[in-house]
Amino acid sequence: MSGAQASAPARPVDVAVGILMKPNGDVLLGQRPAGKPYAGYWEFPGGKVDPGETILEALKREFMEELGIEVLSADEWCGVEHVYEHAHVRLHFFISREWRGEPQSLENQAFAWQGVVSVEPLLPATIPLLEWIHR
Ligand SMILES: Nc1nc2c([nH]c(=O)n2[C@@H]2O[C@H](COP(=O)(O)OP(=O)(O)OP(=O)(O)O)[C@@H](O)[C@H]2O)c(=O)[nH]1
Repeated sequence: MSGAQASAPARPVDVAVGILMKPNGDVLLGQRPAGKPYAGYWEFPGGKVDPGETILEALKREFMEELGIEVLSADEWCGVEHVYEHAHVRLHFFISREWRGEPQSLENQAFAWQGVVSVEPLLPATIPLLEWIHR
């Protein structure tokens, strides 16, 4: 047997994920763009933490890059680890109710504010979060 394995890397990659929440409870979801794993699946905005960055810094950077908004405050909510065939991720979910600017699609992604989430399919690791949010 050769040593080469097709399994995902053992060490998880940290990902900062933000749930923008309006006063009425609506949350913003984005659709993964073509060319990325799970293209077309819906997720909360965010992305991988760069070396030397804190998770909150990564969250703020991703929201500026993807949506052109400044996150003014965000509360760490929960962490979820998931092993995909393409990656082992450690997702750090934040809830933000305070931001400056109107979200715009700067990276050709579709976005949708959702009360009861009805877009699909959703990224597998994100599905349980939607149940927890509405509690
Ligand atoms: N943003 C985000 N990523 C999620 C969620 N749920 C989930 O499993 N992920 C996973 O977390 C990882 C995020 O990586 P990404 O590829 O979107 O991040 P990025 O924009 O920094 O990527 P790149 O710079 O490599 O293109 C993906 O493996 C994605 O499948 C979610 O709700 N939001």
